[in-house]
Parts: sequence; structure tokens; C-alpha cells
Amino acid sequence: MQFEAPHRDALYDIIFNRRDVRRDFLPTAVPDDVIQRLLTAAHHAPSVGFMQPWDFIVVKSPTTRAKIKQGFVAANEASAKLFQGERQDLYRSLKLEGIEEAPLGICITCDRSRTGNVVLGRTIKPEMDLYSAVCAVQNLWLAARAENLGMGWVSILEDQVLYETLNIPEHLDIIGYFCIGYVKAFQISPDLEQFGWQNRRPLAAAIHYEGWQQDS
Ligand SMILES: Cc1cc2c(cc1C)N(C[C@H](O)[C@H](O)[C@H](O)COP(=O)(O)O)c1[nH]c(=O)[nH]c(=O)c1N2
Repeated sequence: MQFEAPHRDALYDIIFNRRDVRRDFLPTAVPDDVIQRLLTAAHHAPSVGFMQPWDFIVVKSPTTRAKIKQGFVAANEASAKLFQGERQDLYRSLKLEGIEEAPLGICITCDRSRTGNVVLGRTIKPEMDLYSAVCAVQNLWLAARAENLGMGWVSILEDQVLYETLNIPEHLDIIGYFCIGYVKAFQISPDLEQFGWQNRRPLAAAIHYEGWQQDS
């Protein structure tokens, strides 16, 4: 298949308009066929040795989400204390999850033992399976945006909370917990930029031609 300009433009629109969404969620349920499309997109991510090390745990129950939220609250309090003075005040003012507001949660795990010990492409760099699972995250994020669904990554959470609440087998690694739902509006720029936490770095500062230059 040869893609034309409208396909290309649509993909770039999705990439540039994807946001980490933690506020403005609507309670509208995400239909099962939409969830299936999202997970199919995630499942088509690249993976080292074609390991497909991910699993997807779909969470809809408000009771389960309330338990996960409790875990966030504890982790967020501990995290806030790591910042000092005004920075801590700013941290505390940020909305960093939408666990209870978003009607859908998805936990993505990584089975590092899937397909055996010696995996094509992971022989030298063992972390490649984890990176593969993160590729599934990004597919999910972009597919969600294409469905006009907001999605937010919640990493301010002890893994143990997810192992216990979601009954996740110990041999799986936890990649992340994601809040998903329709939203009132998508923000144009990242919340962390809007609220003065961190600006986008200029692209030029991130590009290095022919190797790392002394002054970069
Ligand atoms: C691995 C990882 C983990 C987290 C995040 C992202 C990623 C990649 N981000 C979202 C992050 O703050 C956001 O992506 C950046 O601020 C850029 O904003 P946009 O994603 O472009 O809207 C995030 N946001 C948040 O509110 N709570 C969180 O716990 C996390 N954790």
C-alpha cells in the first residue's frame, strides 16, 4: 500500500494533537468494539524477536479504580515531598491522573520470559523486551487519539498496588497503567508546559549530525 498526502497529514495531525490527558474526562463508556480496536492497534506494535511480550488488563469497575486511586494518592504524597518550596507547591497543584474520572483503565504488562531465554535481538541488550512493550503503549496512545479518546499514563503508583488489585502474576513486569476516556476538550500543549513545570526543548537542540559535537 502506498500512502498519499492525506494519510500522511492525518498521521502527523494525530501525533501532534496527542496529549497526556488527566483532566476533562467525560463519564461516557468506551464501547467494547472501540476498546477492541485500540488493543488491536497496541498488539500490532513492533517487538524484539516478535516476542509480543505484552498483556492488556482492561479495568472498568469503579471499585477497582478507586483502589488504584488510593495507591496513587499515597505515591503522590511521597513524590510531592521530593520537591522543595515553590516547586512542591506547583507539583501539588498539578492534576497527574484521571483514574476515577476516566471510565476505562488499561494496565500493560511485559512477560520477559515469553518465547524463552534466548530471544532474537535481545541477546545483547536484555531490556529490549521492555522497550517493545512501550511500543505497544505508543500505538495505544495514538490509536486512542485517532478515536478522539484521551489517554493518560499514571506512573506515580507502586507496582505492588497493581499486582494486588489486578491479581497480576508475579512473573510479569508492569509497564504502566493508563486512564482512557472521551474528553470535553483536548489541550493544544502539554499540561506541564501550560502550568509552568517544563517547556518543550527545541528540536534543533536534540539533533546531532554525524556524531555528538563538543558544544552540544
Ligand atoms: C513513561 C511516562 C510516564 C508518565 C508520563 C509519560 C510517560 C512517557 N506522563 C505524561 C507526561 O507528563 C507527558 O507525556 C508530557 O508532559 C508531555 O505531554 P504530552 O504527552 O505531549 O501531552 C505522566 N503524566 C502524569 O500526569 N502522571 C504520570 O504519572 C505520568 N507518567
